[in-house]
Amino acid sequence: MLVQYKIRSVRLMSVCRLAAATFGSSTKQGVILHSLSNNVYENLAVEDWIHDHMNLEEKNVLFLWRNSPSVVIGRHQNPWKECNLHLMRKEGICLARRRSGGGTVYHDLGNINLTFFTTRKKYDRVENLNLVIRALKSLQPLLNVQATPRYDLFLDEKFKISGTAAKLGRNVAYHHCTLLCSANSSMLPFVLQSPYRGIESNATASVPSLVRNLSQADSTLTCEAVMDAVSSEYSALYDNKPSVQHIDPSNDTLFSGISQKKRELSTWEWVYGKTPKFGLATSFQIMYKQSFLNVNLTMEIKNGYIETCFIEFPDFWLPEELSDELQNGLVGNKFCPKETAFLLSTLLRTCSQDEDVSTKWNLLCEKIMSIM
Ligand SMILES: Nc1ncnc2c1ncn2[C@@H]1O[C@H](COP(=O)(O)OC(=O)CCCC[C@@H]2CCSS2)[C@@H](O)[C@H]1O
Repeated sequence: MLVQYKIRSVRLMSVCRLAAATFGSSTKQGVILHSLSNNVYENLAVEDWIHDHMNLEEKNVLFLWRNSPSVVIGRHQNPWKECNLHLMRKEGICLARRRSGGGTVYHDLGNINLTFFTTRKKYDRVENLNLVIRALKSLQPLLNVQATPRYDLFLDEKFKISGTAAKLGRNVAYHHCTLLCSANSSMLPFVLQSPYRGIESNATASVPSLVRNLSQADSTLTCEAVMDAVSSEYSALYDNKPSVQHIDPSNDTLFSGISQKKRELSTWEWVYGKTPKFGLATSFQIMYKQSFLNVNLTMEIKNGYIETCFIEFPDFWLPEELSDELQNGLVGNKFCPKETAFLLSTLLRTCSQDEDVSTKWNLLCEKIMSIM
């Protein structure tokens, strides 16, 4: 088997080395990989890569990773419903869609992610969470941490410190969970509060909880200390006593094809376009020359693209052909403020030069973009 492996790809050999020559052995081995990257798309690509390429019949893998500020939504979620995209764009917080189901979580360098890879048969979330609890208790024996029936970890029975999700393949599986050590707790609730109204969708809804950082319970519970403790507990399960291997997910030589996986995970088509079809029925007011105008807007959005669009405002507020242009122009476009801004300014240029009309058009377009 080792010979076959060598022939298949010399590149893969480097990763094989990470696994400490586990091929050919009959006893199960353990591998601990620690990402050197804080890029959410690179780290999610590592998960994909391990899932697709590593032989989990012969070894279990624990992948440890942290991200720069990001919001990670579940595979079947609606980002407009789950988070404040305006605030995130303003603060430079990434949005990522993972391949596993479940709800939306906030990540930054104060949050650890742990991914447990096994065969589907050996997949066991309770065992993994118990390992995390043991690790935490090895650092602070008095810590009151418990797993819930949803596989969350709660501190003092009230505060969520960890959320779980999983991806089950035909033969392999992974369970990944977060662990809040010292995340930015003032940013988290604002980022996970959607300001967008009138969304009707069957997308998976998150289950919000009160959250807390472990460092609030005990200041010695830093990310580094917790990752070390989790690694020790994991290592203790295996005869080969795996040590932590630091990996660079941007290394396409080590992880053949990983940059393509990263590219795919960062595309608009994946992050926004995979949102389950949804409807939007909302209204807003525009102030123009000291009076308010009521606007009703209904849309259907499929694969992130506007499929139908109706905008109602009093007759004659805009020339009829322009309001038709607006509705028709939006259909077939991405539900995305950048593209919409470009489209609407182009439309205006071709339709009207009138200053009064331009002002009204711009006010209306600003409102339309604010719901995207
Ligand atoms: N980082 C983090 N950790 C724990 N809980 C969080 C976090 N961020 C937000 N929350 C809280 O969980 C709910 C959502 O709970 P909900 O149960 O809906 O979703 C989850 O827990 C999903 C966990 C996904 C874990 C993956 C592991 C690697 S990539 S992401 C949210 O509204 C907040 O109240």
